[in-house]
Amino acid sequence: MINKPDMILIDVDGTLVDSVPDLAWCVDAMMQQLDMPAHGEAKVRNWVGNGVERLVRRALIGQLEGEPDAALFERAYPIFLELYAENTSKRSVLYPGVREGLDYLKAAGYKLGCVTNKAARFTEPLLRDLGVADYFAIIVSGDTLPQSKPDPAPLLHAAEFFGVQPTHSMMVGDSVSDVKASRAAGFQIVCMSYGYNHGNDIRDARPDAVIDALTEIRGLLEQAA
Ligand SMILES: O=C(O)COP(=O)(O)O
Ligand SMILES: [Mg+2]
Repeated sequence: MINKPDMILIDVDGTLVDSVPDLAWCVDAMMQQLDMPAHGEAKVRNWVGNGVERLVRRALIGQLEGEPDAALFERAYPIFLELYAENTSKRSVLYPGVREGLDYLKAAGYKLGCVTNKAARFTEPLLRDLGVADYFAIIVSGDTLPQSKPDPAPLLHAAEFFGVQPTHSMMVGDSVSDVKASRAAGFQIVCMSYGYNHGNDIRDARPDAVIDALTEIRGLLEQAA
């Protein structure tokens, strides 16, 4: 059972935005510049969610866990950053129902914030280019604070900004990091079924609810206590 929150914080990659087409394009362009084999979108999809630095490390070793050679990473990371700065929103799109869902939440008077592990220099242009930046009174990016999700600090930072208690707060996300951060912060957590969760079903992380489109949040909130 969901309790009606005063504030809702929403994740970016895999929740608002299907950003993998740009991220995978940049990963493969970087791999090509390094004379290494390309990975393609399906693999990159499983590596998104812990920030671009971690994504580059995963691409260099071709798997989720582990560390690349330090010198190779030092060469690769600036290449990726330059590519992604030019390709933040060229191929990325809002998921179906996102704009309608945000319009509903805004009209219903919820305090809205955005909490992502994406670095601020990419989050802000991406949300602006897709026309959704203005829904959010605060955007907490992966490098806004020393800690990022699954740490609860970015969520608590936004709650403090709005002067809202965690017990009156909800996070909407797509990955186990969103669930862990929400549980640690004392927030409710609703997850999207379609997002990126390293290839695992998000239901296994036991969020409070799972929805197939942001428009479905209306039904959840209108039934809430
Ligand atoms: O991996 C990233 O860059 C960001 O992922 P998030 O928006 O799902 O937190
Ligand atoms: Mg996400």
